[in-house]
Parts: sequence; C-alpha cells; structure tokens
Amino acid sequence: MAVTQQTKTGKAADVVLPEEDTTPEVGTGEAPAGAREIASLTPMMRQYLEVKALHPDTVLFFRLGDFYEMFFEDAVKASELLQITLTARAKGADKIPMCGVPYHSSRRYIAKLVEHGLKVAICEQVTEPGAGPGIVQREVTRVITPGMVLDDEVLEPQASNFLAAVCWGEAGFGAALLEASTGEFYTFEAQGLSELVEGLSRVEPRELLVPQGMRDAPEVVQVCQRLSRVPAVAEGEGAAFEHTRAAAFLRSHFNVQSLSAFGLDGSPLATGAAGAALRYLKDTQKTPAAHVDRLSRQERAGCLVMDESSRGNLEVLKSLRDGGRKGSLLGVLDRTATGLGARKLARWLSAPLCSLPEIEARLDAVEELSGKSVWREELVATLKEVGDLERLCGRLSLGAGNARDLRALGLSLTQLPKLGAALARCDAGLLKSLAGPLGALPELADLLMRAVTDEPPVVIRDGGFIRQGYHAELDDLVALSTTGKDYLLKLEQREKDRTGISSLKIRYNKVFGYYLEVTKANLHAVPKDYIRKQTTVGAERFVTEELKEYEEKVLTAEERRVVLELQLFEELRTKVIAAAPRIRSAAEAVATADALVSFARCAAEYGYTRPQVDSGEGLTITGGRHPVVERMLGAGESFVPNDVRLDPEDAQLLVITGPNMAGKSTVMRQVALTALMAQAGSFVPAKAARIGLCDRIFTRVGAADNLARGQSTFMVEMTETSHILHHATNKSLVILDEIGRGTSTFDGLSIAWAVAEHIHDKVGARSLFATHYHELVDLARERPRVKNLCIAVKEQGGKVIFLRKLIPGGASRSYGIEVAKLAGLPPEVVSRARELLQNLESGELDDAGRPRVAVRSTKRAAPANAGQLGLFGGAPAPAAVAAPPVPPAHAEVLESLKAASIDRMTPLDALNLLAKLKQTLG
Ligand SMILES: Nc1ncnc2c1ncn2[C@@H]1O[C@H](COP(=O)(O)OP(=O)(O)OP(=O)(O)O)[C@@H](O)[C@H]1O
Repeated sequence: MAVTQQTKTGKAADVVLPEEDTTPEVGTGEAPAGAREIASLTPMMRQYLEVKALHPDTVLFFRLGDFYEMFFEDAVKASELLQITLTARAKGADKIPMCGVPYHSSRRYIAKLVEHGLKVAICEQVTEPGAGPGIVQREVTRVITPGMVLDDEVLEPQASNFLAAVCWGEAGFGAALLEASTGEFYTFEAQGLSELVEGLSRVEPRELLVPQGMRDAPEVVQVCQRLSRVPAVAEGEGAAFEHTRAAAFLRSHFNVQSLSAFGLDGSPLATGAAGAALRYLKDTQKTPAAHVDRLSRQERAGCLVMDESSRGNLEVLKSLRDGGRKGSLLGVLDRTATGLGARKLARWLSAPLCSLPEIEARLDAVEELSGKSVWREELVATLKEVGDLERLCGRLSLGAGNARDLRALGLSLTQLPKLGAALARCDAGLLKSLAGPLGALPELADLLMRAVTDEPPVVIRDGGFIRQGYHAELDDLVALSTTGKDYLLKLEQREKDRTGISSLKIRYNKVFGYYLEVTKANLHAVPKDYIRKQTTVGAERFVTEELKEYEEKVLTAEERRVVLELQLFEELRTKVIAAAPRIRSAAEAVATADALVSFARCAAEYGYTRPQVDSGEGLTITGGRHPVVERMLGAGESFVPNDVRLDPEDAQLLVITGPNMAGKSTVMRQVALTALMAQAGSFVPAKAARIGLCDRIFTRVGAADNLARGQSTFMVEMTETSHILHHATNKSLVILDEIGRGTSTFDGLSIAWAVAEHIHDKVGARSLFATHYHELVDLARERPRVKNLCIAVKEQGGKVIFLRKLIPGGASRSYGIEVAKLAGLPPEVVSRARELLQNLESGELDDAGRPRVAVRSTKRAAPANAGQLGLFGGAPAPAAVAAPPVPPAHAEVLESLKAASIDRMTPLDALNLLAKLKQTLG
C-alpha cells in the first residue's frame, strides 16, 4: 500500500490512478473497487457522493492520500480545463470518470478552475488512516470561489478581488462589497440599476452573490451586461438576505448592540446584502472571519461620481485598446511600491473626492513629498520591504496561512516603526497622522521574528519552521531526534565492523521503520541476533533489539516535535488574529503613504503642478497636457500644451471644432482627467489649474458599439446622452465627443444642436462639445455662454500640418479627405471624394431637395428647382425659371420665405419654418 502511495506522490501532476483501480484506500482496509453496480459503491464512493450532494455547485477536490481526486462530471470538466488525463475508477458499465492532481501542487490547478469562474470545494481527510473503525472521515474544509480567494496563485497583488452581494426590493438595490483576502467590507444602496452598476464598477467585483433562484432575474442579467468585467454569479440562501436575520447575524459577528455605527439604520437592503456577503465568506471559508472587523457605508455624495462608461471612455483604470493597465491613467500614475498602495491608488482614481479639506490634505502631502526627492526615495525603499499586510493577515485569520506568511508578516511589521518615524517628521497633517498606526505592533513583530525561521517550508504539517531558541521543549526534542540519528549512524558503523559486511546499511521506510539491509551475497555473515523483517529482490531486511529501541526514541521525538510545532503555529496565528484590527490599521496607513508617495513621484518626475481646487463652478487650465498621451509619444515628438477656460458666466459650453486627427478628443479628455486627478488629490499635468469641484464627470466619447447588448451604435450613443441630460447638474463636467455622428447628417446635427442648447439653457453643466458639424459654431451667436474653439492646422503644399493648438473661433473645414489621403486611400477615391464634397458644398439639390452628390462634374447641370433652400449653409441659387400662376397658399409660402432672414436663422429655426411652410401648403 505504502508503495502505491509513494509512487503516486512521485508522479507528475497529470498522473492519475490506473484505470482499473483495485487499490484499497490508504489504511482503511476497504475492499477493492471492482466491476460492480454503482448501487453497490464502495463506502468511500458513497462518502464522496454524500459530500458532493452538500456542494452540488462546486468541483469537489476529494483527498485520497497524497492526491485530490475528482469524479463523475467534475472529472470530465476539470480534466478538460486543466488538461489532465481523464481515467476511470472501476470498469465497463460501472466506470466512474475520474482524474486527480497531487496535493502538493494543487494550488495552481485550483487557481485555474477559479479563473474559469468555477467554485472548488476542498474535501480533506480529517481523521488519520487506521485511526478508527471504518473509512477515513472527510469534510469540506474550504470552498474557493472567484470572489473568495486567498491564495497568491490566484490573486493579483495590485488588484482587489471583491465579492458583491446584491439584493433588491421596491426601494431599490442594496449592495455589499467584501474582499475576503483583506477584510475590506462596504455597503451602499442605489435607487436604480445605473447607480448600482456605477457603485459596483468602482471595484469590478469578481463574483456576484444574489438570492437563491435569482441568477437569471433581469436585474442580475443587466448588471452583468453593464459591468465591463463580467462577474461569476453565485446564489446564496434567500433567508441570508432577509433584513432581520442579516442584521442579527452582523450584530453577532461585530459584537455590537446596533448597526447604527455602520450607517445601516433604516437601510434594510444594504443590511441584507451585507449579512449575506459575510455569511457566504464564513460558509465557504469555514472560519469566524475575524479579520473582517469593520463595515462602512459608501455615500454617493462623498465622492465624484462617474458611471461605468465614462470611467471606461477616459481610460481611468484600463486602456480601451486591450483592457490592460498600460495606456490608462492608473498605468501612468501607479508608481507604488506595494500591492497595498497599488490597490489604494486604483480606489482613489475610481472614486475621487468631493470634500475640499480631504483633497487639500492629500495635496499638502503630495507637495511635501514631491519637494524632498532623497527622502522620498528612502521612503520608497522602506515601503518596498513591506509585504501585503492585509492579505497576510487575511490568510492567517481565515486559517489558510502558513509559516511563510508568519515570516513575511514579521518582516513587514519590522519595517513599520522606521516608516512611522519618517512620516512623523513630516509637516503635512495627513502624513503625520499615518505614523500612529505604524508604531502599534512592535511586540508582534518581535515575536514573529524570534519564532519563525528565515526560510520556513511551504507546508506546515512536517514542522521545521520554528527557530531554535524560541521554545526550550522543542529544542530538546529537536536535539533528541538529531542525536538519535547520529546514534544510528554510529550503530551502522559498529554493525559493519562486527559483521564484516561493508555494504550493510541502516535504512528507513514508513511501513517498517528502521532496518538493517544486507545484500543476498552477504547473508552468510548475518549474526544470530538479527531478526528478519522482509525479503526484497536483492537483499534481506533485519532489525535488532537495539535498533528497535532507538527507533522508538527517535520517532517519538520526531512526532512530538511536529505536534509541538503545529501547536506553536496555532498560538502565533491566534496572536495575529488578536492583533488583526491593528494590522489592518497599519496596512491602511502603509497603503495611504504609498499612494501619496506615488502621486509625489509622478508630480516630481512628470512636471505636474498643484491644482487650486475650490467650490466654484469654473475650471481654468493653463498649459494643460494629457497625462497618458504625453507619456506615449515617441522620441522627437512633444506634447503641445493647451489652455482651457470654462466659466459659468461666459464660457459654460465650449464647442470645439477642428479637422480629424487634430486633437479634439485629446484636449477634452485631458480636461476631464485633470479634474479627476485634482479631486483624487494628485498634482496635475499643467502649468496652472483651478478646478471648481465637480460632483460628476460624464463622457460620451466615440461610437462604442455594443452588439453584445443588442443595441446599435446610435442607440448606445443616444442612451448615454439621455443619461447625461437627466443626471448632470451645474456642478458636473460633461464631455461630449461628436454627438449625433451615428445617424444621418441632418438628424445628427439637429440632435447635437438640441442637446447643446439643453445643456446650456437647462442643465448649466460645464461642457466641452467636440463636433464635425461646423454649423454648431453658430450656437455661440445664439447663446451667451457658448464659446467656440478650434484646433489650428496649417495647409502647406497641399498637405495638412497639425499644430495641436487650441485657438478661439470655429474651424471652417474638416480636412477629412486630407486625413483619408494620409491614411492611404487610393488616389482615385480621394479625388472622387473631393469632387463630391464640392457638389455638396455648392449646395446643389435634386427634385427631392437632396444634394446631388452623385453628379459627375462633367455632366453637372443647373439645378431644376433652384428656388429651394439648402438646409444648412447652402446658399439659395438665384431664381432662373419663369413662375406659373401662383395659388394663394403658394403665395403665402413665398411671402414667408421672402420675410425670413436666413442669415440669422439657426438650423432648427429653419426646420421649424420648413414644417410651417409644408403645413400651409396642406
Ligand atoms: N496636444 C497634442 N500634442 C501632441 N500630440 C497630440 C496632441 N493632441 C493630440 N495629439 C495626437 O494626435 C492624435 C489624434 O488626436 P485626437 O484623437 O484627439 O484627434 P481628434 O481631433 O479627436 O480626431 P477625430 O476627429 O478624427 O476623432 C492623438 O492620438 C495624439 O497622438
């Protein structure tokens, strides 16, 4: 049996039990599984099915000796995803599909299944083989799900891994966000789906927990569709979401009389979601989750709101190109030294502040840190030595940590006083305030450093991780087992001398313990007092009384040592759990310091300046740059800075025109990103900036198709625009890039015009409006707070040179054809396009009033009904045909037309007039 076990342990990961597995279970004496009816399964397979029935939605990792085995459909699914061999237990019709992975390398396999959105239940042997009657007892000790991951193999250091529990009712939605590895725990309530998605999108949850039976509810389907990273969906017991039960559960966990301190009074939905999330953590991890020691409520008013698509359009956390950090604002600003800091920075950028004092506090800190480069880099060096305190503490609290985690925690805690002392010397209040929590753990640091060896093993079950000198009894046991081993070596030499068998060896295996091995050729020299134990192919194995005695001594010392080490590990773990709240406060301080240092490094190295943030509604940026584009430019290219001024008095809405590729999108995005950075507490890429606090930033940029959601490009564009018009306030910043582009020119222009008017007249939000409809420039004549800007270009030798400079006024042309030429369109297509453009611009119309775009220049004729008007900008051609007798209605129309002052008419006025004229004609 032991031989089988050793062979299995030694095999590669994809090795599984032989197809016809007749091996009884280790130490159980269970009958071999042969070809039998499934109904007459072995006790072990029955045990498997019982456990599986309790965890039907998981892939069950069933511990068998040194392997985790999977059976039935789990085996089929896992073998495919993990690319391991699928084999079978039993034969013929009773064949049970099966596959397995070695225990010691299981982490990466589990990680892979979880990455595929599956849940993995770990079922361990909880009694020793042969320790009692019947088979080994087994229990599920942990369920690993996409949102409940503790292992470094799965977790990205810089990214959070949140579970989101969501429930809903007539009053709206309740949500709870829980990070199992760090213990972060938040709730919020939302009135509608958009608000819910906006709240969830800030942390991009990996898993969505919803009440039983709700997986396919329209609310869940829509949330999944609208989040840019689709979460795995899990169902939790409906009762866990129920308000009173959830409240009682939370009160008992946090050991409080009331939940009012968490802001949950009168919030049944948020309470339900929080209760369900915490219960899910406890149920899957089977621990008290002591590291979850606080719960806070996120208020919408507390931070600058950005919906999912605005955050995505501005590429705040990831680039649109490939969804990676590179090319995003976070990619540029993340110069953190720790995973803690990186996650904090991502949170700051996804939820910038709205409170002036808090923003000023961060800016003060960044100013001080950016000015002291040597000292700042010393801080960075210290921060680099601090491990992921939150996750180390989380793993240990949840019983998943090992001795390496204790060692890493000890090393990290040792750095804290140094970091604290450096921060205490700062002038900025925020930096100073971080020093307190960093000085609160010297005893634990000292204890862990004294207790754990420098390089402890990954697996704790064999001991070997407690440092010599930490525990006297353990030292004695270690000494005994080592001297015992020395003794055995001496004994071997003595027996060699006594018998004259120079090849005699003392060996050890798990089944026989220590034995003397003598090759067949030397058997004649074996003394009488040798007791034969076993015969192998080339040798005989013996024991002696003396050997047995020493074996007893050594082995018991070894066993006691392991037991004692495990006990000491538990004691240390308990101490860590007791200190969890202080560790989390220290982790928070480290994360904050690291994020501020990161801002300061960017400020110093990228030439950023401190923004002036105030409660006004203006926004002035002088010499502003796009933080990401300026870092992406190649050698020899330099970013052209631009000035932008938005003012509620006279420049509330800026219409930006300019050729394709001129830099309209870039300048608009840089304004939004500058405001966002300032409110996150960062310095900004500009010579000077004054930012009136924004309550929300909206962007409607480009024509992002969303066919997966079954919406056309234009529909998406209009839905987003409508969302903006409904939610923007006079404190908001609105970026609209080419509204109306997705439909016909006339419809598009009319919509763009009406949207701009509405924002100007009704909403009052600071807005930047880029457009190719040059007609929109006329809006500035109509509305007092509209200003025109355009991006300068120079024409030289038939070529367009982009100057990238924003100047007052409107652009006269698009240069679209020139850009198309630059892009390599065939010359004949380019020249034909020029011809068509000329037709359009000369306003030639056919009988139906449409421009005669298709007319070739050689065949162009005078328009037949030259009396018709070009709708937008087309000049009426002089009347050239004698008029027939005019009916009265027609005369009225002609009069109206004559009276109309086309020069001062907006396109919409023209449309209205046209409608009136048609009405007159009947
Ligand atoms: N101020 C600037 N300095 C240097 N390069 C710039 C600047 N602004 C834009 N660019 C470069 O020009 C490219 C085109 O800019 P952008 O996409 O903003 O143009 P656009 O006017 O919005 O074009 P389109 O109308 O075709 O969408 C950018 O990718 C960037 O590389």
